Amino acid sequence: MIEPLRFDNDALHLIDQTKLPLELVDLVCTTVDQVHDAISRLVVRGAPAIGIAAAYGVCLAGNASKNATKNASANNYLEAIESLATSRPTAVNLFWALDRMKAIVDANTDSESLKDQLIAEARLIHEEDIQMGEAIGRHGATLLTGCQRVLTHCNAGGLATSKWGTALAPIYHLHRSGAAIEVFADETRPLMQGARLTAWELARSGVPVTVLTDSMAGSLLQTGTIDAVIVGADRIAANGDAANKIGTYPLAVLAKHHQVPFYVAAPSSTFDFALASGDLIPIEQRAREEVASPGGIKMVPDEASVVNPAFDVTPAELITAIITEQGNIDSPNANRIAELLLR
Ligand SMILES: CSC[C@@H](O)[C@@H](O)C(=O)COP(=O)(O)O
Repeated sequence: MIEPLRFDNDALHLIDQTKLPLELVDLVCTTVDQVHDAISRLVVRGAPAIGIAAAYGVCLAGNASKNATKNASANNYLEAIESLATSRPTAVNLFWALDRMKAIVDANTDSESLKDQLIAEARLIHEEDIQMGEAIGRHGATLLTGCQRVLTHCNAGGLATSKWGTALAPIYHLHRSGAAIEVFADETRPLMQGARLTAWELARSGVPVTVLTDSMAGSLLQTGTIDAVIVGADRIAANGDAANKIGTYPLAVLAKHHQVPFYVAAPSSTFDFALASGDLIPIEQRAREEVASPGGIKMVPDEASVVNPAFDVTPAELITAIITEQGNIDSPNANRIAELLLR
């Protein structure tokens, strides 16, 4: 399995996802600013992976404060946390991970060991994510058993997490157990995470994968080609409304229309219980060039405006079940979610 992040010798090694599938190369970050830039540019992306990268990024502030006094050192870490919180707005895993790192700084009484404590916490966040992905795989497999052709959007696989992924975790689980399962991957405009990343990591693992343009999904659902749709999430509100890569919401509408189950897979770190519903989720707006000049090739005249919201929100009523590491939530609503995750 692909492991997109590694922290070694005071450096964060990231698979540079902007270069895939043409090149498999690492970007090595030794400063907080480099991690901020890597998250903003989608070198590392996917909600859980962003949180893990940010947690390690905080530790890099220690590189600049080796001989600092206790307060100066704590301040460096707090500044790093504040800065990394501005790297991307939608995936709540980023803020969840940074809150955990801040709790370590706030509780610190021993400046000598602060950096070690922070590294230990970042490693724990990383390890927990591997375990959550494995559990999501097991729970999701119970829903996908018997589904041979599964459609997904964007990349919610190993590259977007620490190892197993969220939406792809049940697929890896079933594939490893010998089930005949194949994936239809939306290319996912404008940044092509489905074509570049999902197709790459599935093919690498021997899972049959077929890429389609986003606009082809409706036709495949209409002709009965797809048995289930499964996607990840960047933030899920308390009532189950789920923000995910732009293009997810129309897929959910299509799936409902054609009575195909629509699953959202996400760890508990993706739930934001402070937000009652999905309309409160902040949606990242990205640069014009991503739409107007994909791959640097101009496609849109200068006179035309462009919209580029990176995410949309799927209402809970369109979601058949949310798959978490703690179990599956059928027909999700605020009560059912709280019953499983806040007990
Ligand atoms: C396990 S990742 C789930 C989501 O983070 C994923 O589907 C997604 O929307 C990623 O968007 P991206 O903009 O590539 O970070």
